[in-house]
Amino acid sequence: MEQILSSNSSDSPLRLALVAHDAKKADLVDWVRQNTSLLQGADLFATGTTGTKILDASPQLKLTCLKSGPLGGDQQLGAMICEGKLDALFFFIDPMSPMPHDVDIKALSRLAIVYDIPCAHSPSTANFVLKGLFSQRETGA
Ligand SMILES: O=C(CO)COP(=O)(O)O
Repeated sequence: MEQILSSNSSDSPLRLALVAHDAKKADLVDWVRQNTSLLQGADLFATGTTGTKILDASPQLKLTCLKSGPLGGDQQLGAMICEGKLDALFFFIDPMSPMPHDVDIKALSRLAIVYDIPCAHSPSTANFVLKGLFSQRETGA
């Protein structure tokens, strides 16, 4: 957490959170691989298991692994949102399985809405959000 930037401006790297439930981890790892050229310009933060899998597949990325989701990683990301330390959340949720840390998942999703940061729950939405963020940077909009 010490590496987290306290503020962001258009010339500093985007700060992006990457999270996926077990059934969706392969989708997120694939999506990251497909978008490596954009993502390697960002500061990435991920819950523990998700981050480890992403780094196995894409070791060139600048990614900080937090705690595993069920052990508090979702809450760490929520705290970062509250503190203005994340620019977007890419959270591939498994809609078919009950989760022991459901309250943490809801809290993280809720804070993304409260603080109005862009949030994507699937690859197609993630494509729009990522391209939108980078084009906003380019145009200064
Ligand atoms: O459970 C998660 C998000 O709710 C993800 O946590 P892991 O990346 O540690 O599996």
